Amino acid sequence: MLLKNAKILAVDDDQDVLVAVKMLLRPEVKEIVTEKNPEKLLSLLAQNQFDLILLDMNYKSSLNTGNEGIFWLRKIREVNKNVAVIMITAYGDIDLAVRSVKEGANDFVLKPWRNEKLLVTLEDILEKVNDGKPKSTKSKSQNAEGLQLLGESEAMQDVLYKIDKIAPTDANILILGENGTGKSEVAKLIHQKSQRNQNPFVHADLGSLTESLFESELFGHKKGAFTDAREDRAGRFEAANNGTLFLDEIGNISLPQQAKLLTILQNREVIRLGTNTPIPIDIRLISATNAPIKEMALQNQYRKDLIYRLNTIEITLPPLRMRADDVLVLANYFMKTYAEKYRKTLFGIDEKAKDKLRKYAFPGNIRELQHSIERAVIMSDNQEISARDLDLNSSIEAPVATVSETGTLRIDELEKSTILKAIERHDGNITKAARELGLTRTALYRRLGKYDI
Ligand SMILES: Nc1ncnc2c1ncn2[C@@H]1O[C@H](COP(=O)(O)OP(=O)(O)OP(=O)(O)O)[C@@H](O)[C@H]1O
Repeated sequence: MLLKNAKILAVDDDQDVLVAVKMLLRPEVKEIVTEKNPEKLLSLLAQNQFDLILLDMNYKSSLNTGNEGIFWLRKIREVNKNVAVIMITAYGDIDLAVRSVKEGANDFVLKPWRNEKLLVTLEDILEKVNDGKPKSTKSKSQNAEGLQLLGESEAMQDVLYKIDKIAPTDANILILGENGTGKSEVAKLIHQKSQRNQNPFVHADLGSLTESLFESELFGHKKGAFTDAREDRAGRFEAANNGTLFLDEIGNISLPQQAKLLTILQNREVIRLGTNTPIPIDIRLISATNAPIKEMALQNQYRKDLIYRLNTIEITLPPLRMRADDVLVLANYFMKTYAEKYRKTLFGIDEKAKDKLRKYAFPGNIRELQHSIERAVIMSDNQEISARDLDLNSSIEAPVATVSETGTLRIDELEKSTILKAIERHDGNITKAARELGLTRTALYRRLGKYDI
Protein backbone atom coordinates (compact mmCIF):
# COMPACT_ATOMS: atom_id res chain seq x y z
CA MET A 1 0.00 0.00 0.00
CA LEU A 2 1.15 3.50 -0.77
CA LEU A 3 1.49 6.03 2.01
CA LYS A 4 -0.86 8.44 0.24
CA ASN A 5 -3.68 5.87 0.40
CA ALA A 6 -3.19 5.02 4.06
CA LYS A 7 -5.44 5.87 6.98
CA ILE A 8 -3.30 6.35 10.05
CA LEU A 9 -4.03 6.63 13.77
CA ALA A 10 -1.54 8.24 16.14
CA VAL A 11 -1.96 7.65 19.90
CA ASP A 12 0.18 9.66 22.32
CA ASP A 13 -0.71 11.58 25.45
CA ASP A 14 1.71 14.34 24.51
CA GLN A 15 -0.30 16.91 22.58
CA ASP A 16 2.88 18.36 21.01
CA VAL A 17 3.76 15.00 19.51
CA LEU A 18 0.27 14.66 18.07
CA VAL A 19 0.39 18.12 16.52
CA ALA A 20 3.79 17.38 15.00
CA VAL A 21 2.58 14.06 13.58
CA LYS A 22 -0.52 15.69 12.16
CA MET A 23 1.42 18.47 10.48
CA LEU A 24 3.89 16.01 9.02
CA LEU A 25 1.41 13.41 7.80
CA ARG A 26 -1.60 15.43 6.67
CA PRO A 27 -0.13 16.25 3.24
CA GLU A 28 1.31 12.72 2.86
CA VAL A 29 -1.54 10.35 3.75
CA LYS A 30 -5.24 9.81 3.00
CA GLU A 31 -6.29 10.47 6.58
CA ILE A 32 -4.61 11.03 9.91
CA VAL A 33 -6.53 10.64 13.16
CA THR A 34 -4.90 11.56 16.47
CA GLU A 35 -5.92 10.49 19.96
CA LYS A 36 -4.58 11.52 23.37
CA ASN A 37 -6.27 8.87 25.44
CA PRO A 38 -5.26 5.25 24.81
CA GLU A 39 -8.47 4.08 26.54
CA LYS A 40 -10.28 5.19 23.38
CA LEU A 41 -8.17 2.96 21.16
CA LEU A 42 -10.54 0.04 20.97
CA SER A 43 -13.62 2.08 20.16
CA LEU A 44 -11.67 3.93 17.47
CA LEU A 45 -10.62 0.59 16.01
CA ALA A 46 -14.20 -0.63 16.03
CA GLN A 47 -15.38 2.42 14.10
CA ASN A 48 -12.54 2.82 11.63
CA GLN A 49 -10.44 0.78 9.27
CA PHE A 50 -6.88 1.95 9.98
CA ASP A 51 -3.92 0.80 7.94
CA LEU A 52 -1.30 1.82 10.48
CA ILE A 53 -1.15 2.88 14.13
CA LEU A 54 1.61 4.98 15.65
CA LEU A 55 1.52 4.02 19.31
CA ASP A 56 3.41 5.71 22.13
CA MET A 57 5.08 3.38 24.66
CA ASN A 58 4.64 5.62 27.70
CA TYR A 59 1.59 7.36 29.09
CA LYS A 60 2.16 9.87 31.83
CA SER A 61 -1.01 9.05 33.71
CA SER A 62 0.23 5.56 34.51
CA LEU A 63 3.54 4.10 35.61
CA ASN A 64 6.29 5.17 33.28
CA THR A 65 7.63 1.74 32.42
CA GLY A 66 6.70 1.51 28.77
CA ASN A 67 4.61 -1.53 29.59
CA GLU A 68 1.45 0.42 28.85
CA GLY A 69 2.60 0.53 25.23
CA ILE A 70 2.91 -3.25 25.19
CA PHE A 71 -0.42 -3.55 27.01
CA TRP A 72 -2.17 -1.52 24.31
CA LEU A 73 -0.31 -3.31 21.56
CA ARG A 74 -1.71 -6.62 22.83
CA LYS A 75 -5.20 -5.14 22.95
CA ILE A 76 -4.84 -4.03 19.34
CA ARG A 77 -3.61 -7.47 18.28
CA GLU A 78 -6.59 -9.13 20.04
CA VAL A 79 -8.98 -7.33 17.72
CA ASN A 80 -6.86 -6.77 14.65
CA LYS A 81 -3.89 -8.91 13.62
CA ASN A 82 -3.23 -7.09 10.38
CA VAL A 83 -3.06 -3.42 11.14
CA ALA A 84 0.56 -2.23 11.12
CA VAL A 85 1.72 -0.90 14.49
CA ILE A 86 4.77 1.28 14.96
CA MET A 87 5.79 2.04 18.53
CA ILE A 88 7.05 5.49 19.46
CA THR A 89 9.73 5.31 22.10
CA ALA A 90 12.48 7.17 23.89
CA TYR A 91 16.14 6.10 23.99
CA GLY A 92 15.80 4.83 27.54
CA ASP A 93 13.09 2.33 26.57
CA ILE A 94 14.83 0.73 23.68
CA ASP A 95 14.88 -2.75 25.24
CA LEU A 96 11.15 -2.59 25.75
CA ALA A 97 10.76 -1.42 22.19
CA VAL A 98 12.71 -4.45 20.97
CA ARG A 99 10.38 -6.58 23.10
CA SER A 100 7.36 -4.89 21.56
CA VAL A 101 8.50 -6.10 18.14
CA LYS A 102 8.48 -9.64 19.51
CA GLU A 103 5.00 -9.00 20.85
CA GLY A 104 3.74 -8.11 17.41
CA ALA A 105 4.69 -4.51 16.65
CA ASN A 106 6.02 -4.04 13.14
CA ASP A 107 8.74 -1.61 14.12
CA PHE A 108 9.55 1.26 16.43
CA VAL A 109 10.79 4.82 16.00
CA LEU A 110 12.91 6.73 18.46
CA LYS A 111 11.87 10.13 19.79
CA PRO A 112 12.84 12.72 18.68
CA TRP A 113 12.63 11.46 15.10
CA ARG A 114 13.78 12.94 11.85
CA ASN A 115 10.74 13.57 9.69
CA GLU A 116 12.18 12.06 6.51
CA LYS A 117 13.22 8.95 8.42
CA LEU A 118 9.74 8.53 9.89
CA LEU A 119 8.14 8.83 6.45
CA VAL A 120 10.51 6.23 5.02
CA THR A 121 9.72 3.86 7.92
CA LEU A 122 5.98 4.29 7.33
CA GLU A 123 6.38 3.70 3.59
CA ASP A 124 8.47 0.58 4.19
CA ILE A 125 6.06 -0.94 6.66
CA LEU A 126 2.99 -0.23 4.54
CA GLU A 127 4.69 -1.73 1.53
CA LYS A 128 5.67 -4.88 3.46
CA VAL A 129 2.27 -5.38 5.04
CA ASN A 130 0.72 -5.08 1.63
CA ASP A 131 3.17 -7.51 0.04
CA GLY A 132 2.52 -10.09 2.73
CA LYS A 133 6.23 -10.12 3.57
CA PRO A 134 7.28 -10.94 7.13
CA LYS A 135 5.91 -8.31 9.43
CA SER A 136 8.86 -7.49 11.56
CA THR A 137 12.02 -6.09 10.06
CA LYS A 138 14.58 -8.76 10.86
CA SER A 139 18.08 -7.44 11.28
CA LYS A 140 20.67 -7.85 8.63
CA SER A 141 23.97 -8.87 10.10
CA GLN A 142 26.13 -7.69 7.29
CA ASN A 143 26.67 -4.19 6.03
CA ALA A 144 27.89 -2.86 2.73
CA GLU A 145 31.58 -3.22 3.65
CA GLY A 146 31.10 -6.91 4.39
CA LEU A 147 31.79 -6.77 8.13
CA GLN A 148 30.02 -9.82 9.40
CA LEU A 149 28.45 -10.28 12.78
CA LEU A 150 27.08 -13.77 12.96
CA GLY A 151 24.53 -14.97 15.45
CA GLU A 152 21.25 -16.81 15.22
CA SER A 153 20.51 -16.94 18.92
CA GLU A 154 17.63 -14.83 20.08
CA ALA A 155 20.01 -12.74 22.17
CA MET A 156 22.20 -11.94 19.17
CA GLN A 157 19.21 -11.23 16.93
CA ASP A 158 18.06 -8.68 19.50
CA VAL A 159 21.49 -7.09 19.49
CA LEU A 160 21.57 -6.90 15.68
CA TYR A 161 18.11 -5.44 15.57
CA LYS A 162 19.08 -2.83 18.13
CA ILE A 163 22.20 -1.95 16.13
CA ASP A 164 20.14 -1.34 13.01
CA LYS A 165 17.87 1.00 14.92
CA ILE A 166 20.45 3.00 16.81
CA ALA A 167 23.31 3.20 14.33
CA PRO A 168 21.83 6.09 12.32
CA THR A 169 21.19 8.18 15.44
CA ASP A 170 24.06 10.11 16.96
CA ALA A 171 23.44 8.73 20.45
CA ASN A 172 26.38 7.69 22.63
CA ILE A 173 26.55 3.97 23.09
CA LEU A 174 28.00 1.84 25.86
CA ILE A 175 28.74 -1.77 24.96
CA LEU A 176 29.04 -4.21 27.85
CA GLY A 177 30.24 -7.78 27.69
CA GLU A 178 32.99 -10.19 28.67
CA ASN A 179 36.23 -10.34 26.73
CA GLY A 180 35.96 -11.72 23.26
CA THR A 181 32.18 -11.35 22.96
CA GLY A 182 32.49 -9.02 19.97
CA LYS A 183 32.35 -5.54 21.48
CA SER A 184 34.87 -4.07 19.03
CA GLU A 185 33.05 -5.66 16.10
CA VAL A 186 29.77 -4.18 17.26
CA ALA A 187 31.36 -0.74 17.56
CA LYS A 188 32.70 -0.97 13.99
CA LEU A 189 29.36 -2.14 12.67
CA ILE A 190 27.53 0.74 14.34
CA HIS A 191 29.95 3.18 12.75
CA GLN A 192 29.60 1.60 9.34
CA LYS A 193 25.83 1.76 9.54
CA SER A 194 25.87 5.35 10.76
CA GLN A 195 25.73 8.61 8.89
CA ARG A 196 29.35 9.20 9.84
CA ASN A 197 30.59 6.19 7.91
CA GLN A 198 32.50 8.29 5.38
CA ASN A 199 34.51 9.78 8.25
CA PRO A 200 37.08 8.12 10.52
CA PHE A 201 36.46 5.36 13.04
CA VAL A 202 39.14 5.77 15.70
CA HIS A 203 39.82 3.05 18.27
CA ALA A 204 41.47 4.00 21.57
CA ASP A 205 42.32 1.16 23.95
CA LEU A 206 42.28 2.90 27.30
CA GLY A 207 43.32 -0.27 29.12
CA SER A 208 46.74 -0.21 27.51
CA LEU A 209 47.48 3.48 28.17
CA THR A 210 49.74 4.35 31.05
CA GLU A 211 48.78 7.25 33.30
CA SER A 212 51.34 9.51 31.58
CA LEU A 213 50.30 8.60 28.04
CA PHE A 214 46.57 8.90 28.63
CA GLU A 215 46.22 12.63 28.03
CA SER A 216 48.63 12.97 25.15
CA GLU A 217 47.12 9.97 23.33
CA LEU A 218 43.58 11.18 23.73
CA PHE A 219 43.93 14.94 23.64
CA GLY A 220 47.19 15.42 21.70
CA HIS A 221 50.20 17.52 22.53
CA LYS A 222 52.40 20.35 21.39
CA LYS A 223 56.05 19.83 20.54
CA GLY A 224 58.05 20.14 23.77
CA ALA A 225 55.05 19.67 26.07
CA PHE A 226 56.98 16.82 27.72
CA THR A 227 60.33 15.12 27.17
CA ASP A 228 59.26 12.76 24.40
CA ALA A 229 57.00 15.22 22.61
CA ARG A 230 59.21 15.77 19.57
CA GLU A 231 56.48 17.18 17.36
CA ASP A 232 52.93 18.53 17.51
CA ARG A 233 50.48 15.68 17.55
CA ALA A 234 46.70 15.42 17.38
CA GLY A 235 45.06 13.09 19.90
CA ARG A 236 42.44 10.43 19.21
CA PHE A 237 39.59 12.85 19.87
CA GLU A 238 40.78 15.18 17.11
CA ALA A 239 41.54 12.29 14.79
CA ALA A 240 37.96 11.11 15.17
CA ASN A 241 36.47 14.51 14.39
CA ASN A 242 33.23 14.18 12.38
CA GLY A 243 33.47 10.43 12.82
CA THR A 244 33.23 7.91 15.65
CA LEU A 245 35.55 7.54 18.63
CA PHE A 246 35.58 4.07 20.16
CA LEU A 247 36.85 4.12 23.73
CA ASP A 248 37.64 0.51 24.56
CA GLU A 249 38.19 -0.79 28.12
CA ILE A 250 36.56 2.32 29.53
CA GLY A 251 36.25 0.58 32.93
CA ASN A 252 40.01 0.51 33.36
CA ILE A 253 40.70 4.19 33.87
CA SER A 254 41.49 5.90 37.14
CA LEU A 255 39.22 8.44 38.83
CA PRO A 256 41.41 11.40 37.77
CA GLN A 257 41.31 10.13 34.17
CA GLN A 258 37.56 9.78 34.40
CA ALA A 259 37.33 13.42 35.50
CA LYS A 260 39.43 14.56 32.51
CA LEU A 261 37.36 12.54 30.10
CA LEU A 262 34.15 13.90 31.52
CA THR A 263 35.31 17.48 31.07
CA ILE A 264 36.08 16.88 27.39
CA LEU A 265 32.76 15.20 26.80
CA GLN A 266 30.86 17.99 28.53
CA ASN A 267 32.68 20.82 26.76
CA ARG A 268 32.94 19.04 23.41
CA GLU A 269 36.39 20.51 22.94
CA VAL A 270 39.94 19.32 23.62
CA ILE A 271 43.04 21.20 24.61
CA ARG A 272 46.31 19.65 23.45
CA LEU A 273 48.91 19.25 26.21
CA GLY A 274 51.18 22.27 26.32
CA THR A 275 48.61 24.62 24.78
CA ASN A 276 45.68 26.73 25.95
CA THR A 277 43.66 26.62 22.76
CA PRO A 278 40.44 24.67 22.87
CA ILE A 279 39.71 22.73 19.68
CA PRO A 280 36.03 21.95 19.05
CA ILE A 281 35.27 18.30 18.36
CA ASP A 282 32.26 16.64 16.82
CA ILE A 283 32.31 12.93 17.57
CA ARG A 284 29.93 10.08 18.07
CA LEU A 285 31.14 8.21 21.11
CA ILE A 286 31.01 4.47 21.52
CA SER A 287 32.55 2.96 24.65
CA ALA A 288 33.03 -0.60 25.77
CA THR A 289 34.01 -2.44 28.90
CA ASN A 290 33.93 -5.84 30.54
CA ALA A 291 34.06 -4.23 33.98
CA PRO A 292 30.92 -3.89 36.12
CA ILE A 293 31.08 -0.10 36.04
CA LYS A 294 27.66 0.43 37.56
CA GLU A 295 28.64 -1.63 40.59
CA MET A 296 31.97 0.19 40.69
CA ALA A 297 30.02 3.46 40.76
CA LEU A 298 28.12 2.26 43.82
CA GLN A 299 31.48 1.81 45.56
CA ASN A 300 32.66 5.22 44.33
CA GLN A 301 35.25 3.64 42.04
CA TYR A 302 33.59 4.97 38.96
CA ARG A 303 31.93 8.32 38.31
CA LYS A 304 28.18 8.09 37.89
CA ASP A 305 28.11 11.29 35.85
CA LEU A 306 30.59 9.78 33.39
CA ILE A 307 28.49 6.63 33.03
CA TYR A 308 25.51 8.86 32.38
CA ARG A 309 27.45 10.69 29.62
CA LEU A 310 28.69 7.52 27.96
CA ASN A 311 25.49 5.63 28.17
CA THR A 312 22.60 7.01 26.20
CA ILE A 313 22.01 3.55 24.86
CA GLU A 314 23.42 0.35 26.27
CA ILE A 315 24.11 -2.86 24.40
CA THR A 316 24.99 -5.96 26.37
CA LEU A 317 26.69 -8.77 24.51
CA PRO A 318 25.91 -12.08 26.17
CA PRO A 319 28.79 -14.51 26.75
CA LEU A 320 29.03 -17.31 24.22
CA ARG A 321 28.03 -19.95 26.79
CA MET A 322 24.66 -18.21 27.01
CA ARG A 323 24.25 -18.34 23.22
CA ALA A 324 24.34 -22.04 22.58
CA ASP A 325 22.66 -21.56 19.19
CA ASP A 326 25.61 -19.52 17.97
CA VAL A 327 28.48 -21.85 18.80
CA LEU A 328 28.18 -24.12 15.78
CA VAL A 329 27.24 -21.29 13.43
CA LEU A 330 30.40 -19.46 14.39
CA ALA A 331 32.49 -22.63 14.43
CA ASN A 332 31.46 -23.44 10.84
CA TYR A 333 32.16 -19.90 9.75
CA PHE A 334 35.65 -19.93 11.27
CA MET A 335 36.29 -23.40 9.86
CA LYS A 336 35.56 -22.17 6.32
CA THR A 337 37.64 -19.03 6.81
CA TYR A 338 40.68 -20.91 8.09
CA ALA A 339 40.32 -23.82 5.71
CA GLU A 340 40.67 -21.26 2.93
CA LYS A 341 43.57 -19.51 4.63
CA TYR A 342 45.50 -22.75 5.23
CA ARG A 343 44.38 -24.33 1.95
CA LYS A 344 42.75 -27.32 3.60
CA THR A 345 39.86 -29.27 2.14
CA LEU A 346 37.46 -29.40 5.04
CA PHE A 347 33.76 -30.05 4.69
CA GLY A 348 32.53 -29.85 8.26
CA ILE A 349 32.80 -30.72 11.91
CA ASP A 350 32.04 -34.28 12.98
CA GLU A 351 29.40 -35.11 15.61
CA LYS A 352 31.79 -35.77 18.50
CA ALA A 353 33.59 -32.50 17.87
CA LYS A 354 30.27 -30.67 17.72
CA ASP A 355 29.31 -32.22 21.01
CA LYS A 356 32.59 -31.13 22.55
CA LEU A 357 32.03 -27.58 21.32
CA ARG A 358 28.47 -27.50 22.65
CA LYS A 359 29.56 -28.60 26.10
CA TYR A 360 32.44 -26.23 26.51
CA ALA A 361 32.03 -23.00 28.49
CA PHE A 362 34.31 -20.77 26.34
CA PRO A 363 35.57 -18.37 29.00
CA GLY A 364 37.40 -16.50 26.21
CA ASN A 365 34.13 -16.36 24.24
CA ILE A 366 34.17 -15.94 20.45
CA ARG A 367 37.86 -15.11 20.34
CA GLU A 368 38.66 -18.39 22.07
CA LEU A 369 36.35 -20.31 19.74
CA GLN A 370 38.03 -18.66 16.77
CA HIS A 371 41.52 -19.64 17.98
CA SER A 372 40.40 -23.17 18.82
CA ILE A 373 38.98 -23.65 15.35
CA GLU A 374 42.06 -22.17 13.73
CA ARG A 375 44.20 -24.69 15.63
CA ALA A 376 41.79 -27.50 14.76
CA VAL A 377 41.92 -26.64 11.07
CA ILE A 378 45.72 -26.73 11.17
CA MET A 379 45.69 -30.04 13.09
CA SER A 380 43.06 -31.77 11.01
CA ASP A 381 44.09 -34.61 8.68
CA ASN A 382 40.59 -35.49 7.57
CA GLN A 383 37.79 -33.86 5.70
CA GLU A 384 36.02 -33.03 8.93
CA ILE A 385 37.25 -31.52 12.16
CA SER A 386 37.26 -34.26 14.78
CA ALA A 387 37.10 -34.06 18.58
CA ARG A 388 40.80 -34.91 18.68
CA ASP A 389 41.64 -31.79 16.69
CA LEU A 390 39.90 -29.59 19.24
CA ASP A 391 42.20 -28.79 22.09
CA LEU A 392 39.70 -27.37 24.57
CA ASN A 393 40.43 -27.14 28.24
CA SER A 394 38.33 -30.09 29.41
CA SER A 395 38.39 -28.99 33.06
CA ILE A 396 35.96 -26.19 32.29
CA GLU A 397 33.46 -28.15 30.27
CA ALA A 398 29.88 -28.18 31.52
CA PRO A 399 29.05 -24.59 32.42
CA VAL A 400 26.30 -25.79 34.75
CA ALA A 401 28.95 -26.68 37.27
CA THR A 402 29.68 -22.99 37.68
CA VAL A 403 26.20 -21.88 38.54
CA SER A 404 25.91 -20.63 42.11
CA GLU A 405 23.01 -21.18 44.48
CA THR A 406 21.47 -17.94 43.33
CA GLY A 407 21.51 -19.21 39.79
CA THR A 408 24.08 -16.70 38.60
CA LEU A 409 27.30 -17.71 36.90
CA ARG A 410 30.40 -17.19 38.95
CA ILE A 411 32.21 -15.80 35.97
CA ASP A 412 35.10 -14.34 37.90
CA GLU A 413 35.91 -17.65 39.53
CA LEU A 414 35.65 -19.43 36.24
CA GLU A 415 37.90 -16.90 34.58
CA LYS A 416 40.48 -16.92 37.37
CA SER A 417 40.77 -20.69 37.48
CA THR A 418 41.01 -20.89 33.68
CA ILE A 419 43.83 -18.36 33.70
CA LEU A 420 45.70 -20.15 36.48
CA LYS A 421 45.46 -23.47 34.68
CA ALA A 422 46.65 -22.01 31.40
CA ILE A 423 49.67 -20.41 33.07
CA GLU A 424 50.47 -23.64 34.87
CA ARG A 425 50.25 -25.62 31.66
CA HIS A 426 52.73 -23.29 30.02
CA ASP A 427 55.13 -23.19 32.97
CA GLY A 428 54.51 -19.54 33.63
CA ASN A 429 54.95 -18.44 30.01
CA ILE A 430 52.49 -15.53 29.71
CA THR A 431 52.70 -15.23 25.94
CA LYS A 432 51.76 -18.87 25.45
CA ALA A 433 49.06 -18.77 28.13
CA ALA A 434 47.56 -15.63 26.57
CA ARG A 435 47.52 -17.27 23.15
CA GLU A 436 45.74 -20.31 24.52
CA LEU A 437 43.14 -18.18 26.25
CA GLY A 438 42.56 -16.12 23.17
CA LEU A 439 43.69 -12.94 24.94
CA THR A 440 46.31 -10.35 24.13
CA ARG A 441 49.26 -10.25 26.51
CA THR A 442 48.11 -6.87 27.81
CA ALA A 443 44.62 -8.22 28.44
CA LEU A 444 46.07 -11.19 30.32
CA TYR A 445 48.30 -8.95 32.43
CA ARG A 446 45.27 -6.85 33.31
CA ARG A 447 43.48 -9.92 34.53
CA LEU A 448 46.49 -11.02 36.57
CA GLY A 449 46.25 -7.68 38.33
CA LYS A 450 42.52 -7.96 38.76
CA TYR A 451 42.73 -11.41 40.38
CA ASP A 452 45.89 -10.70 42.32
CA ILE A 453 47.69 -13.57 40.64
N1 LIG B 1 29.15 -12.10 15.96
C1 LIG B 1 30.36 -12.38 15.48
N2 LIG B 1 30.49 -13.02 14.31
C2 LIG B 1 31.71 -13.34 13.83
N3 LIG B 1 32.87 -13.06 14.45
C3 LIG B 1 32.81 -12.42 15.61
C4 LIG B 1 31.55 -12.04 16.19
N4 LIG B 1 31.79 -11.40 17.34
C5 LIG B 1 33.12 -11.41 17.51
N5 LIG B 1 33.74 -12.01 16.48
C6 LIG B 1 35.20 -12.22 16.34
O1 LIG B 1 35.65 -12.60 17.65
C7 LIG B 1 36.88 -11.94 17.96
C8 LIG B 1 36.71 -11.14 19.24
O2 LIG B 1 35.84 -10.04 19.01
P1 LIG B 1 36.12 -8.59 19.60
O3 LIG B 1 37.56 -8.25 19.53
O4 LIG B 1 35.15 -7.67 18.96
O5 LIG B 1 35.70 -8.86 21.12
P2 LIG B 1 35.75 -7.83 22.35
O6 LIG B 1 34.53 -8.09 23.16
O7 LIG B 1 35.97 -6.44 21.85
O8 LIG B 1 37.03 -8.34 23.12
P3 LIG B 1 37.95 -7.59 24.23
O9 LIG B 1 37.05 -7.26 25.36
O10 LIG B 1 38.96 -8.62 24.60
O11 LIG B 1 38.53 -6.38 23.56
C9 LIG B 1 37.23 -11.09 16.76
O12 LIG B 1 38.16 -11.79 15.97
C10 LIG B 1 35.93 -10.93 16.02
O13 LIG B 1 36.14 -10.79 14.63
